[in-house]
Amino acid sequence: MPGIVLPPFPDDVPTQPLVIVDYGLVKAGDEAEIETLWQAATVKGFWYMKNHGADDLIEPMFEMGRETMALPLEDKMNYWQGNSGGSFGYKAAGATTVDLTGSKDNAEMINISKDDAISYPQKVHTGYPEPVNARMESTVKPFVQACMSANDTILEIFNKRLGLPAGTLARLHSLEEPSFSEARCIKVPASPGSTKIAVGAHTDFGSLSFLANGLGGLQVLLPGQDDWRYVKPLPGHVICNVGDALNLFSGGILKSSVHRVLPPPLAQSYYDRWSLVFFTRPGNSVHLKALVDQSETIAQAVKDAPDAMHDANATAFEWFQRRQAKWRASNQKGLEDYLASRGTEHTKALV
Ligand SMILES: O=C(O)CCC(=O)C(=O)O
Ligand SMILES: [Fe+2]
Repeated sequence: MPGIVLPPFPDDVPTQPLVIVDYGLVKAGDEAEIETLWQAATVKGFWYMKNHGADDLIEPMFEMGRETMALPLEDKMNYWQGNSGGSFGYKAAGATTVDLTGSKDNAEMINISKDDAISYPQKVHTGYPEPVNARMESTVKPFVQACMSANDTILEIFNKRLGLPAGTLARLHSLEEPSFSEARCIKVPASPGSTKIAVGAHTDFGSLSFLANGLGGLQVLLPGQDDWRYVKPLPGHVICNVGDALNLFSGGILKSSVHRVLPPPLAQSYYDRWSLVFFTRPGNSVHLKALVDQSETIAQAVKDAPDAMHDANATAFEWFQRRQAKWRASNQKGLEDYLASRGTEHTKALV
């Protein structure tokens, strides 16, 4: 919030260092920087990114989020996402579970479809509260475009490194096809001293996520690790990660790592936590499976990891809807439903 000096991220909590990727260099074709990005995406699946082109739009996006969340609950519920697998619109706190015992989340979210933002004022999927509409053209659409532009460049780099024919990943994430790609603003209310999970452990459903947050709280459980570590927010940097769709397309070469959100640590827990994400997801009709027929590298990766999931047996639309619906507390009748909300993550991360 402008004018408020937030306490710094503490230096005595377990923290996961991540490399910083300079998007400006990546875009300019700097081979050393592209190698840094590739290493980050194929080992940890998470990295910081600077010079990404969306900096000036982040604070206006948070303003949109603050004005939206300040509306009375009944007004926000007019834009409720529903419980059948949709995600555009408003999600009230407590709609999802955060662990196997069925504890509820405490994160409020407003999700705005890239299709609705790009086509505004024409509605493709749904309508939004007035603070979103008021900023759709000045803020939301340019934010979505800046994030898509950065993520498209990254997809092109991964396409080349994976040995795929030119334009393959671009076609699977075509702007023309409707998708679940969306911008999200999240509020986790101040909860002094609490360590109760705010957003449960998950891997992201789609391909690439682009995250801005001012206070800590994001934790990762990276491949080969068995302890949760905070990711320290760095001013002027976003946190990027690979999601399940890219993990599947690449035969597991690109890592979709497990993460969750706790209240901000220690002194930071006295403040509301705001975060902002853009999710790039494949077109709705795209089949989520390893692209073995189009790349020797991917075919080999699949042969080398016979036990991993290489075909979701679902389109991007079906995969997203199923996971989203099963994550809803009201749809979970037991462990089987909870498990159906999971993605490519290892079972150790379920609790
Ligand atoms: O708020 C955050 O830091 C992360 C949110 C997240 O993981 C998500 O919305 O998928
Ligand atoms: Fe996430």
